[in-house]
Amino acid sequence: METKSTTKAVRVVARVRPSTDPAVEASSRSISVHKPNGDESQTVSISFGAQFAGSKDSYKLDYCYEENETTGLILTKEIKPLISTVFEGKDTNVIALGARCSGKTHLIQGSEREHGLAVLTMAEILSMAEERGDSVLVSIYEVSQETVYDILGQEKRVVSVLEGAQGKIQLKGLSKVPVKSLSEFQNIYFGLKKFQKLTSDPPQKSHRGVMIHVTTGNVDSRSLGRMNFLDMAGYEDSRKQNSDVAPLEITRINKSIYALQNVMYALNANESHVPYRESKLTRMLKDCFRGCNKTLLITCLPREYSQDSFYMLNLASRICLGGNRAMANTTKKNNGLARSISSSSAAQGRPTPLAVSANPKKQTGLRENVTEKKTKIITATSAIKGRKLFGEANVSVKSKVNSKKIEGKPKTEGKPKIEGKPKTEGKAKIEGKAKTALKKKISTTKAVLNVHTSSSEEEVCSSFIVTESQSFIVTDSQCSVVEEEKSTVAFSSTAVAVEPVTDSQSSVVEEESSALAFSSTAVAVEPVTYGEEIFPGANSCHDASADRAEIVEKDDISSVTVEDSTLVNEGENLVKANNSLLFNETASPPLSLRLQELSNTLKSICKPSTQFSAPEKYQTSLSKLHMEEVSELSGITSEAVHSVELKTPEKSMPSNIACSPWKTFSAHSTKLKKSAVGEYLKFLNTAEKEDLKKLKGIGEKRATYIVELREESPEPFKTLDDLKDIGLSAKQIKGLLKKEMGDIF
Ligand SMILES: Nc1ncnc2c1ncn2[C@@H]1O[C@H](COP(=O)(O)OP(=O)(O)OP(=O)(O)O)[C@@H](O)[C@H]1O
Repeated sequence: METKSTTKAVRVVARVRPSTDPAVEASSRSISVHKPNGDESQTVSISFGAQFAGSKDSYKLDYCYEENETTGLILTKEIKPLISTVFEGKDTNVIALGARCSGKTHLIQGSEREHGLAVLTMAEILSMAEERGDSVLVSIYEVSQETVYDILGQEKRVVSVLEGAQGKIQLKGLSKVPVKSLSEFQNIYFGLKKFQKLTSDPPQKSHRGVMIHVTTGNVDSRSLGRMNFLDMAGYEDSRKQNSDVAPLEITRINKSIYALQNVMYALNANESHVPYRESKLTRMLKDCFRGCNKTLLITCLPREYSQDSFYMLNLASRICLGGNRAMANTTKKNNGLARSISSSSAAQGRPTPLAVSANPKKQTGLRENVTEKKTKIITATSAIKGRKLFGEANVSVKSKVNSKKIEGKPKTEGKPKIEGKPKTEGKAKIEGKAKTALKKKISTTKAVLNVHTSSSEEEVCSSFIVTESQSFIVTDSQCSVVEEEKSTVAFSSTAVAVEPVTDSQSSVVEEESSALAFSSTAVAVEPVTYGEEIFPGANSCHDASADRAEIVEKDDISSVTVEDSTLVNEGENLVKANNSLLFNETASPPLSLRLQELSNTLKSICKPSTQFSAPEKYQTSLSKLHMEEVSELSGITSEAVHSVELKTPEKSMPSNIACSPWKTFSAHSTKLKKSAVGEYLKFLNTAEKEDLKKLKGIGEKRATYIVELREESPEPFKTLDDLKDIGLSAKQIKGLLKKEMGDIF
């Protein structure tokens, strides 16, 4: 009895672990599995008892193995069909994930008495290899704290995950040990525990992987396929008080679980972008996941209800649904917003990881939002949609044309209002602080407000960038939104950038009272500086659970009443106009010029009397107008505004540093170095291929590879270390930079 072949990249099943405590009352053995066609069911529904808050709904998975079904049956039904593909040259993956103590290790490794899937599979592979005259090798590794360790060597040693010129992953330092018999494998596999106990490492949660390699002929021959078994560390809510694991460690583990789930979702939903780079684990297994390779995801569920298991089931169901939807409509590609998750119960109301990037570094500042990344400057349509999404949560958005703007009068009275529900304290706080920030004219031109509300019921994280000016257009809402029943809104946003509109433009949209309804118990609004992580609430968002959820198409989101449709059109036109201005004039200026700008900035800092102006060619019309407006509002000279605009915003220099010329100089040099590196990376992330080739050390091959990397991940180079992905050593990277920077002076 073998499972039906499926075209889905990821098959999602569950495995129910029997209750380990016989004293547990029958009522708490709450899981119930509905198989409409018995063992032949294509989809099954799993639910917990109605007595558990928010868990009355059922979740669909591809199949569920109950406690009376053996590991051998899972092997026969699920894994045997995959084994043959390994001999055809494909990679396959079997991943066990779930809450802590849900039976993952028991399922994958088992015990010497009761074999787990990896051992049973190895027996099958060994016998097939023997028949065919092929060889089998094994690697065993652990991933903890974003580091991969080889645990087959004499001592635990770090494995480097390198990406070759063709994008192929190389695991440098991962041992491959030939295996000839099952007992040999068992000695290796079960011997690991002893090895672990001998080490003085503090106990850490980790993911453990067993990679079985099949090669044609002898062990040194060409590799055929690989079979990966992954025993993921257990998910656990980091807010638990009684855990024996440190909250930071839990958060880290959960983040990598989310990253894996995001990859599984993207693969199953056939998305064009798969976020492999969000964790070391997914990055190292990229080659095993992609293409037509198959993955079996087994969600381990203890029979007793637990919030953590419930959450894992919820996410597994979503991955499964994504696959069904992709199969039903293969032509329709998902994008970021389409991945928004709608959760219809308010049982927990936390944003889900599928909507949240596992990489908090991705949060970006205003400069990047507005001037650099075309992908982050969204169209008016999505800006308007962003409002609609807010509107879903009882948000009232009123806008009107501001004729004053067209006449070019200085703006003094309008202020952005961010209002909560009348009952919340957050409303007053947000409004009050926004006003204060505006009055104080933070950073001369912009006030950045970071909004993070959190409660046991919902968490809201977002950043707002607000200008002093009275007129606003929302230009970036690259946010995934989780909608809740009961009028709660939970969203994770990189930035909602609000840009000033200038008099020369034909129409202006003013947010007269754009209100975000936060049904929260605590709201904190803090001004933050650009250089810092704008999104401190990201982690708490990651650590989220949600009740019943379904994937919605972005167009499925029901809209709010837009009070003035002409206004919306004007808003769209205006943002389009702005964007075109931005794009046309800022397209990939040569790096040397941008570095030159930085150098000039440094000079202008060192000599306050010499005002700096960026080369006319690289000023956008919008930025010029912006500067003029700012200068009009603040009374400072437009040259000074240029200077403010072009330098990387940072905290002001402490006075004790300023009083020593050497310290001042060295602080500025460090700043320049940081900025130059930043510019260099930005250039790599954005420049056209031909421009890339102008860099020293970047030829046709590397430029092509960089462009390919960018197709996979919009911003592949976040640190200089990422240049190793294009085959450069640390020494080469340093050499390149030296050459590039040396030319400026
Ligand atoms: N199918 C099963 N039958 C009997 N006992 C089981 C089964 N699955 C798990 N157990 C028992 O449950 C306990 C926890 O199992 P296991 O260690 O596999 O959980 P885990 O999910 O790997 O835990 P962690 O999250 O800490 O890695 C063990 O004592 C194991 O023997």
